[in-house]
Amino acid sequence: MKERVEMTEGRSMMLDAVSVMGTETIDLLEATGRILAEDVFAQENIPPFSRSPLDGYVLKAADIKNASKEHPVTLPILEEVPAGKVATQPLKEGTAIKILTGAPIPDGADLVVKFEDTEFTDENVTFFKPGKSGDNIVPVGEDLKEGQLVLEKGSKITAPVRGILAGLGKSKLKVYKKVRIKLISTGSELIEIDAPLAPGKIRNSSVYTLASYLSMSGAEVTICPNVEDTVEAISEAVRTASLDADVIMTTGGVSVGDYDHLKTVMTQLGADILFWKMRLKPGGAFLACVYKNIPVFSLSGNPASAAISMILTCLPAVRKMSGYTQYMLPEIDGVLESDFKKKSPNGRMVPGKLSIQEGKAMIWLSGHSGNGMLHPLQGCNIIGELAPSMEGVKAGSMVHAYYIGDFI
Ligand SMILES: Nc1nc2c(c(=O)[nH]1)N[C@H]1C(S)=C(S)[C@@H](COP(=O)(O)OP(=O)(O)OC[C@H]3O[C@@H](n4cnc5c(N)ncnc54)[C@H](O)[C@@H]3O)O[C@H]1N2
Ligand code: MOO
Repeated sequence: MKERVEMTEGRSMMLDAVSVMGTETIDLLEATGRILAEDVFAQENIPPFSRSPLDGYVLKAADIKNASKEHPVTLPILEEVPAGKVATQPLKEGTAIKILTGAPIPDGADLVVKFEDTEFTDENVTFFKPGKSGDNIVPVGEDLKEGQLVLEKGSKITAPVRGILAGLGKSKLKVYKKVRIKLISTGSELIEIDAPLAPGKIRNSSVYTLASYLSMSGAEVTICPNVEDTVEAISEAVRTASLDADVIMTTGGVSVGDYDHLKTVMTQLGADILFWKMRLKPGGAFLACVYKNIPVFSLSGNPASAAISMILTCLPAVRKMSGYTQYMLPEIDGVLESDFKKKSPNGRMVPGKLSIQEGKAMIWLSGHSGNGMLHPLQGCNIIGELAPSMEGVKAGSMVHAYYIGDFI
């Protein structure tokens, strides 16, 4: 078993230990946030016919090439074509057809002139200037051409993607199954959120944060009942969770204390232990295993440590399982807005906020964060990575960060 691995090495081992979920076919109506498990090609043009973007008259440009204020050209109106109808005949030279927005361009026509630029009666329409062939005509396939690759496997179904698929008539989609995650908190000091506080007890807050980050990433998360700090109780909880989970996450009990049982439990259960502890602050207390082919990630009990290590290492693994092709967190360098005074002899991950100011990526870091404190994470869209330093970091220095804005 490896011990005290770098965060990047631990993350790689976890990524190697997971595989992409199977697929299922679902209705487009339920597809928001899911990940496509197939390439989607346009099986037809969008729009399927060339159409008018305006209310006006459609004609042959050649018929009004000499039109002017002094010498207007008047043409008879053959018929009217509203959206949803087609002209009953091709456009004849020397005539015009009244056309409404969205209606198909009749054969033989090559110019649309909007109402406001004409004068008209029920029978005739008069033009006062020439127009170019092709003006105000939306070509067939302007948005998507038949046969074109529209969406790649691994794309997230977002608002515009759902509209595109609807436009293509794709009512059923092949997507990756959701990753079922069982979250088990361990700790005899933990009470449920609606129970009154008692001496030495605290509320089980950590799993709620973790569950939200994970479900915002598309996973189906179940918060299991809290487990007492005993080997038997934790073993039983892990065994039960393994019956219907794709990933198990636990919190607490991964350090070196007398009640830190996770390593013992997972060893006794015969799990393959990938590593114990990372060089990561906060969140270094961590155990990664595979039990009955299910990845089991055991996080620190401290709420911020658990959240930060989960975001940096488990989220990419869960995203890989979910079918994302871009499963790693985006990384960015920005300029530190104000001094970060706390010294970090071993380097440190700090929640913060990224903003764009005068075209520059600026980073603000919470100066008041700690392993057990969740509130500094509130509103944060990055986790800043500070190199080891005894003096803190000065405003204006470049800081590396992991972007988590998609999950807040
Ligand atoms: N001798 C040493 N002691 C500790 C070390 C060490 O290296 N040597 N590391 C410290 C660090 S850093 C961390 S992090 C913790 C990790 O300990 P555990 O993962 O075993 O976590 P617990 O002891 O169970 O809990 C830590 C802390 O968090 C509170 N907690 C636990 N679960 C929850 C929850 N679901 N919601 C809210 N709060 C929770 C718990 O009450 C403790 O206060 O070990 C240090 N010790
Ligand atoms: O090891 Mo603790 O997990 O740094 O906060």
